[in-house]
Amino acid sequence: MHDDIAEILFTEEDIARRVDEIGAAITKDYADCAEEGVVLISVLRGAAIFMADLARKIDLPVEMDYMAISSYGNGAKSSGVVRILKDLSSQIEGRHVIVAEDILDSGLTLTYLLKNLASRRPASLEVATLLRKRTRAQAKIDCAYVGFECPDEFIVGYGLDFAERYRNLPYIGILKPEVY
Ligand SMILES: O=P(O)(O)OC[C@H]1O[C@H](OP(=O)(O)OP(=O)(O)O)[C@H](O)[C@@H]1O
Ligand SMILES: Nc1nc2[nH]cnc2c(=O)[nH]1
Ligand SMILES: [Mg+2]
Repeated sequence: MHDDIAEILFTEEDIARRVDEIGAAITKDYADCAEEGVVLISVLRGAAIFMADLARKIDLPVEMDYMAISSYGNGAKSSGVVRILKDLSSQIEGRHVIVAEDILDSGLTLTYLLKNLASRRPASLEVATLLRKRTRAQAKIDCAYVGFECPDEFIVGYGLDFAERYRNLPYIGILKPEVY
Protein backbone atom coordinates (compact mmCIF):
# COMPACT_ATOMS: atom_id res chain seq x y z
CA MET A 1 0.00 0.00 0.00
CA HIS A 2 1.16 3.55 -0.82
CA ASP A 3 2.55 5.45 2.21
CA ASP A 4 0.06 8.32 1.76
CA ILE A 5 -3.00 6.05 2.01
CA ALA A 6 -4.67 5.68 5.41
CA GLU A 7 -7.04 2.88 4.47
CA ILE A 8 -7.99 0.89 1.39
CA LEU A 9 -11.75 1.02 0.79
CA PHE A 10 -12.00 -1.03 -2.40
CA THR A 11 -9.30 -3.36 -3.69
CA GLU A 12 -8.42 -3.90 -7.32
CA GLU A 13 -10.42 -7.15 -7.16
CA ASP A 14 -13.49 -5.43 -5.57
CA ILE A 15 -13.46 -2.84 -8.34
CA ALA A 16 -13.04 -5.39 -11.13
CA ARG A 17 -15.95 -7.43 -9.78
CA ARG A 18 -18.29 -4.42 -9.58
CA VAL A 19 -17.30 -3.11 -13.00
CA ASP A 20 -17.99 -6.56 -14.38
CA GLU A 21 -21.46 -6.57 -12.75
CA ILE A 22 -22.33 -3.08 -14.00
CA GLY A 23 -21.22 -4.02 -17.52
CA ALA A 24 -23.41 -7.13 -17.40
CA ALA A 25 -26.40 -5.10 -16.13
CA ILE A 26 -25.99 -2.55 -18.93
CA THR A 27 -25.70 -5.34 -21.52
CA LYS A 28 -28.97 -6.80 -20.24
CA ASP A 29 -30.83 -3.49 -19.84
CA TYR A 30 -29.93 -2.30 -23.34
CA ALA A 31 -30.44 -5.64 -25.10
CA ASP A 32 -33.17 -4.02 -27.21
CA CYS A 33 -30.61 -1.54 -28.53
CA ALA A 34 -28.19 -4.21 -29.74
CA GLU A 35 -28.37 -2.78 -33.26
CA GLU A 36 -27.52 0.88 -32.55
CA GLY A 37 -25.63 0.31 -29.30
CA VAL A 38 -24.88 2.86 -26.60
CA VAL A 39 -22.70 5.95 -26.27
CA LEU A 40 -20.54 6.09 -23.16
CA ILE A 41 -19.54 9.58 -22.13
CA SER A 42 -17.00 10.39 -19.48
CA VAL A 43 -15.97 13.62 -17.92
CA LEU A 44 -12.22 14.09 -18.04
CA ARG A 45 -10.15 13.34 -16.33
CA GLY A 46 -11.02 11.13 -13.38
CA ALA A 47 -13.69 8.98 -15.00
CA ALA A 48 -11.58 7.93 -17.98
CA ILE A 49 -10.16 4.89 -16.17
CA PHE A 50 -13.58 3.63 -15.04
CA MET A 51 -15.07 4.15 -18.49
CA ALA A 52 -12.19 2.34 -20.19
CA ASP A 53 -12.72 -0.70 -17.98
CA LEU A 54 -16.53 -0.54 -18.14
CA ALA A 55 -16.59 -0.34 -21.93
CA ARG A 56 -14.82 -3.69 -22.13
CA LYS A 57 -17.49 -5.32 -19.98
CA ILE A 58 -20.44 -4.25 -22.15
CA ASP A 59 -21.34 -6.79 -24.79
CA LEU A 60 -23.02 -4.35 -27.21
CA PRO A 61 -21.75 -1.86 -29.78
CA VAL A 62 -20.19 0.91 -27.65
CA GLU A 63 -19.08 4.37 -28.72
CA MET A 64 -16.84 6.34 -26.37
CA ASP A 65 -16.78 10.10 -26.15
CA TYR A 66 -15.36 12.64 -23.72
CA MET A 67 -16.10 16.05 -22.32
CA ALA A 68 -13.84 18.30 -20.31
CA ILE A 69 -15.49 20.81 -18.05
CA SER A 70 -14.12 23.21 -15.51
CA SER A 71 -15.73 24.74 -12.47
CA TYR A 72 -14.61 28.21 -11.63
CA GLY A 73 -15.79 31.22 -9.63
CA ASN A 74 -14.32 31.23 -6.15
CA GLY A 75 -11.78 28.62 -7.22
CA ALA A 76 -13.32 25.79 -5.22
CA LYS A 77 -13.90 22.71 -7.33
CA SER A 78 -17.37 21.93 -8.59
CA SER A 79 -18.58 25.42 -7.75
CA GLY A 80 -21.58 24.79 -9.99
CA VAL A 81 -20.47 27.46 -12.43
CA VAL A 82 -19.23 25.29 -15.19
CA ARG A 83 -17.57 25.90 -18.53
CA ILE A 84 -17.02 23.39 -21.34
CA LEU A 85 -13.32 23.07 -22.20
CA LYS A 86 -13.77 20.20 -24.64
CA ASP A 87 -17.10 19.24 -26.09
CA LEU A 88 -18.20 15.84 -27.41
CA SER A 89 -16.79 14.83 -30.78
CA SER A 90 -20.08 13.27 -31.93
CA GLN A 91 -23.77 14.15 -31.99
CA ILE A 92 -25.90 12.31 -29.43
CA GLU A 93 -29.37 13.22 -30.66
CA GLY A 94 -31.49 10.06 -30.74
CA ARG A 95 -28.73 7.96 -29.15
CA HIS A 96 -28.77 5.93 -25.94
CA VAL A 97 -26.30 7.75 -23.71
CA ILE A 98 -24.72 6.53 -20.48
CA VAL A 99 -22.56 8.96 -18.53
CA ALA A 100 -19.73 7.15 -16.76
CA GLU A 101 -18.59 9.02 -13.65
CA ASP A 102 -15.97 8.05 -11.12
CA ILE A 103 -17.60 9.77 -8.14
CA LEU A 104 -20.82 11.54 -7.26
CA ASP A 105 -20.01 13.91 -4.40
CA SER A 106 -21.84 17.27 -4.25
CA GLY A 107 -23.52 16.34 -7.53
CA LEU A 108 -22.84 19.72 -9.12
CA THR A 109 -20.79 18.26 -11.95
CA LEU A 110 -23.50 15.77 -12.91
CA THR A 111 -26.31 18.29 -12.45
CA TYR A 112 -24.68 20.54 -15.00
CA LEU A 113 -23.72 17.74 -17.33
CA LEU A 114 -27.10 16.00 -17.38
CA LYS A 115 -28.90 19.26 -18.10
CA ASN A 116 -26.47 20.04 -20.88
CA LEU A 117 -26.70 16.57 -22.43
CA ALA A 118 -30.50 16.36 -22.12
CA SER A 119 -30.82 19.53 -24.20
CA ARG A 120 -29.23 17.61 -27.10
CA ARG A 121 -32.23 15.26 -27.10
CA PRO A 122 -30.68 11.78 -26.70
CA ALA A 123 -33.09 8.81 -26.94
CA SER A 124 -32.19 8.02 -23.32
CA LEU A 125 -29.78 9.34 -20.72
CA GLU A 126 -28.56 7.42 -17.67
CA VAL A 127 -25.69 7.60 -15.20
CA ALA A 128 -23.25 4.91 -14.16
CA THR A 129 -21.14 6.11 -11.24
CA LEU A 130 -18.52 3.93 -9.66
CA LEU A 131 -18.79 5.72 -6.32
CA ARG A 132 -21.50 7.65 -4.57
CA LYS A 133 -20.33 9.52 -1.49
CA ARG A 134 -22.52 9.43 1.60
CA THR A 135 -22.75 13.14 2.15
CA ARG A 136 -25.66 15.22 3.31
CA ALA A 137 -25.42 18.03 0.81
CA GLN A 138 -25.77 16.02 -2.39
CA ALA A 139 -27.89 17.11 -5.33
CA LYS A 140 -30.69 14.63 -6.09
CA ILE A 141 -29.47 12.65 -9.08
CA ASP A 142 -30.95 9.41 -10.32
CA CYS A 143 -28.15 6.97 -11.01
CA ALA A 144 -29.18 3.80 -12.81
CA TYR A 145 -25.87 2.15 -11.86
CA VAL A 146 -23.87 2.72 -8.67
CA GLY A 147 -20.72 0.75 -7.97
CA PHE A 148 -20.18 1.49 -4.28
CA GLU A 149 -21.35 3.86 -1.59
CA CYS A 150 -18.32 5.48 0.05
CA PRO A 151 -17.76 7.44 3.26
CA ASP A 152 -17.57 11.22 3.37
CA GLU A 153 -13.76 11.31 3.23
CA PHE A 154 -11.35 12.52 0.59
CA ILE A 155 -10.56 9.46 -1.46
CA VAL A 156 -8.08 8.76 -4.24
CA GLY A 157 -7.07 6.06 -6.69
CA TYR A 158 -8.49 4.40 -9.81
CA GLY A 159 -8.79 7.76 -11.55
CA LEU A 160 -9.39 9.93 -8.50
CA ASP A 161 -6.60 12.42 -7.83
CA PHE A 162 -5.29 14.80 -5.27
CA ALA A 163 -3.35 17.56 -7.08
CA GLU A 164 -3.13 15.22 -10.11
CA ARG A 165 -1.47 12.43 -8.14
CA TYR A 166 -2.71 8.94 -7.20
CA ARG A 167 -4.93 8.47 -10.28
CA ASN A 168 -2.87 5.41 -11.19
CA LEU A 169 -3.35 3.55 -7.91
CA PRO A 170 -5.16 0.31 -8.82
CA TYR A 171 -7.28 0.49 -5.64
CA ILE A 172 -9.42 3.20 -3.99
CA GLY A 173 -8.44 4.49 -0.56
CA ILE A 174 -8.66 7.31 1.93
CA LEU A 175 -5.81 9.82 1.69
CA LYS A 176 -4.00 10.52 4.97
CA PRO A 177 -5.12 13.95 6.21
CA GLU A 178 -1.50 15.08 6.71
CA VAL A 179 -0.95 14.77 2.94
CA TYR A 180 -3.41 17.55 2.08
O1 LIG B 1 -20.15 15.66 -7.40
P1 LIG B 1 -19.08 16.71 -7.47
O2 LIG B 1 -18.88 17.41 -6.15
O3 LIG B 1 -19.27 17.66 -8.60
O4 LIG B 1 -17.66 15.98 -7.67
C1 LIG B 1 -17.46 14.94 -8.58
C2 LIG B 1 -16.49 15.33 -9.65
O5 LIG B 1 -15.23 15.70 -9.05
C3 LIG B 1 -14.17 15.00 -9.69
O6 LIG B 1 -13.69 15.71 -10.80
P2 LIG B 1 -12.66 16.92 -10.69
O7 LIG B 1 -13.40 18.22 -10.81
O8 LIG B 1 -11.75 16.73 -9.51
O9 LIG B 1 -11.80 16.77 -12.02
P3 LIG B 1 -10.87 15.53 -12.45
O10 LIG B 1 -11.79 14.44 -12.93
O11 LIG B 1 -9.99 16.05 -13.55
O12 LIG B 1 -10.07 15.10 -11.23
C4 LIG B 1 -14.83 13.71 -10.16
O13 LIG B 1 -14.13 13.13 -11.24
C5 LIG B 1 -16.23 14.13 -10.54
O14 LIG B 1 -16.30 14.50 -11.89
N1 LIG C 1 -10.05 12.66 -5.58
C1 LIG C 1 -11.29 13.03 -5.24
N2 LIG C 1 -11.99 13.84 -6.06
C2 LIG C 1 -13.24 14.16 -5.67
N3 LIG C 1 -14.16 14.94 -6.28
C3 LIG C 1 -15.24 14.97 -5.50
N4 LIG C 1 -15.06 14.22 -4.39
C4 LIG C 1 -13.81 13.70 -4.48
C5 LIG C 1 -13.03 12.84 -3.63
O1 LIG C 1 -13.43 12.38 -2.55
N5 LIG C 1 -11.78 12.55 -4.08
MG1 LIG D 1 -9.97 15.89 -9.33
